[in-house]
Amino acid sequence: MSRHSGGPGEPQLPDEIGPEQEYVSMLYDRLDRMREQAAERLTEALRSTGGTQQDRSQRDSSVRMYADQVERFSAVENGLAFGRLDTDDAARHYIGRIGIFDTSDDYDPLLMDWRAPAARPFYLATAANPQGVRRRRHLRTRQRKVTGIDDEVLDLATATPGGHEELTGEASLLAALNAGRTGRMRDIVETIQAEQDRVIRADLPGVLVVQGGPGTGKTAVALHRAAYLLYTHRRELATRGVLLVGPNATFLRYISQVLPALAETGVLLRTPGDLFPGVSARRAESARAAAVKGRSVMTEVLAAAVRDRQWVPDEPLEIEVEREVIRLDPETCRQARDRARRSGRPHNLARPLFDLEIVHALAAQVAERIGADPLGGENLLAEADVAEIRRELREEPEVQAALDRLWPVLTPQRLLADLYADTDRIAAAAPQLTADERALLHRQPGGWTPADVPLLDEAAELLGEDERAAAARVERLRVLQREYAEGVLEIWQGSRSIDVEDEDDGGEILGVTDLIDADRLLDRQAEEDRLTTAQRAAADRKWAFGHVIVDEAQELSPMAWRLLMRRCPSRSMTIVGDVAQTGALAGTPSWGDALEPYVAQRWRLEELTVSYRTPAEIMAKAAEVLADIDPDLSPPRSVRQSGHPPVDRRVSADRLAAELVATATRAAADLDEGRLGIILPAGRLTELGAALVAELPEAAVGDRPELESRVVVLTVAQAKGLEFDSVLVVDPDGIVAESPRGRSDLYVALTRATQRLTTLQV
Ligand SMILES: Nc1ncnc2c1ncn2[C@@H]1O[C@H](COP(=O)(O)OP(=O)(O)OP(=O)(O)O)[C@@H](O)[C@H]1O
Repeated sequence: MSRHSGGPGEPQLPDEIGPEQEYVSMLYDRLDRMREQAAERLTEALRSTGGTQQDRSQRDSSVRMYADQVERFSAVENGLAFGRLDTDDAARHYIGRIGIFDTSDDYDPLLMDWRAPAARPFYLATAANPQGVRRRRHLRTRQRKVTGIDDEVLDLATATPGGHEELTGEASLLAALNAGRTGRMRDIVETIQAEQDRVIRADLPGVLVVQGGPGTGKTAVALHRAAYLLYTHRRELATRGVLLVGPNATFLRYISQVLPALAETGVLLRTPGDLFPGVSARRAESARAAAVKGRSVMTEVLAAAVRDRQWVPDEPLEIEVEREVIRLDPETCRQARDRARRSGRPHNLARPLFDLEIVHALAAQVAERIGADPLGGENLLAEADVAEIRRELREEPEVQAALDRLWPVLTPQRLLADLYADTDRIAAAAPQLTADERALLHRQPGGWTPADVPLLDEAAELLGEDERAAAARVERLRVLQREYAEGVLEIWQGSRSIDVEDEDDGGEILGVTDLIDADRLLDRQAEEDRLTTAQRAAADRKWAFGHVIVDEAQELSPMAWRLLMRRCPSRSMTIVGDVAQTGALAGTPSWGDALEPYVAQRWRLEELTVSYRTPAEIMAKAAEVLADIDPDLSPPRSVRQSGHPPVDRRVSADRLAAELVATATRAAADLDEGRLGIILPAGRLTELGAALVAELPEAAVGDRPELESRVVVLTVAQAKGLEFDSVLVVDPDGIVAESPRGRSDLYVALTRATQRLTTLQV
């Protein structure tokens, strides 16, 4: 394979740039026209009003479609076209971020979407297997200007000796890898490598695990796979949506620009702490507490905690009804509880059965008393009378209060908060935990931690939601809309009181204003229609996604896996991670162990073997730590050298803060462009972070440090998945000592740099 490069300082191909510029400018003109047209249609759709319900819903989908188009066409402004394939049959195909067709010439493709099957040779063709490609050209552009060209002629006869035959578009790839980092991840659509392409374009169904060492492009691949799947399987995935789970909010901000740049808006990005609608888990807790909550034994603990709320008193309960005292004896309660349990329904949904049993028993008592025949004959009350007694008893506040004590309707939040707050409840629910482990669960209310979220989800399953009530609510809204359309509302106008159907199923009772304010209802419905799939999915705990992608998946606890599997009943998943980097104590050191309960052996493994981030000099140092973690693991091969061997500095403990500030100041000054990351033991973040900020005010530190700052101070957990041009690892032994998974943490810390690494050893 021979290469021409148009990099700075190298002989350019000036006569080639002119024609390319012309073509690229033509593409931008088309893009402008497409965007204008979409904007005009959007304005039109927004302006038109009235019509039937069908017209309105048609209009709403037009609004959504044109708004999407405007957004997509704007998103691809940078790097619209980045490649060209010249094939053996003398044809040329331009490759870019979206497809553009010649509407005046039989829809001839002017620009091919990178995800189209015909674009694939751009990523896969090699001199040994050219796939009909004669030449692959990378176009470098800045804004709308073509600034350079890299050519590869796929011809074994002219292959450069010593060239990396396995790399696609080597010059462009190395330019991308050596560029300064900005604090936001960029897409890699121009230089996807063959092993990555295979993962990105893997089939949709089934569970695909992508194992790869640091910097092998797992995150990049996960994001591009999401974009590829939405393009290729749009019909299946547009309605169900794609969920992408990343480890924390800082990481999600780091990757947030990639999908929009690939013109995709249909992916819901979430941390595991955000997967229970209505809860945003930001409270901190110890790694050990999180580890206990992550264990699968918590399913038993929660089930026991629910059973514990189904109370049988030791003494009879006295209930006063109309100045008479009825006694509810423990045995009756026990029988009612057992029957309700035997129904197999979730706790809240079994409550009506429990009520029935108790009210029957109470009514029998009352009937016995008031219907007793003074002459000693049979009870004088008819069945209808007893039914009336039951109805009345059911409405008695004292009876209701007793039922609420015996079998309270619970929300997941209530169940968990009550459990954590009470050591007796914990002891009753979790006899299989040690006293220390139980102590870790005990805490007062005040926000949720990420490890609580899978437990809330589990509790929601055990408690059950009254779906009949929700369905009735939706149905009523629908009926109201129809009635509105038929003008029935006019009859209701004014202050007439309205008979509202009495619901005894716990459903929402509509108020007068709900009925007469149909305009507002319609607005609400229209809003619902306009919501994107991703937004609707985010608000619905029971949403079943069409595909779920998990990044840094090695960090998920068994309880978190349970939650995710509920969100993906089709088991169409891409699981991306590195078991050598597992830091969470409840995280997984083995994909087989994590997946076994859900798919047994039915998952496929792909491995990524080349590190694009970490230069060879730094990888050699990290490899020593990896050998300590597990001698059977081998580090990924680095694609390049940086020319900067890692620097180890030793300082005395009392000089650490001063030396750190001095080293960081020098490293920051050495940065050309790009970013410096300082990674330190979590226990020293506050103290050393303050010392750094005092001398280096540009340094960002905190719960969610701003990654676009030139200097960012982080713990290993925060640095997971991120990268910086230059990295300073502070007190590596301290990092190792902080956790049973300390070696993996150090491995993560050492592999964050794209250029330079310094360690400060105490
Ligand atoms: N084909 C490619 N072309 C250009 N850059 C690439 C390519 N593959 C990966 N990179 C770059 O390499 C760096 C590392 O990629 P990424 O963060 O996806 O790796 P990772 O495997 O998720 O790493 P970690 O295990 O540390 O989280 C990123 O800057 C990414 O843009």
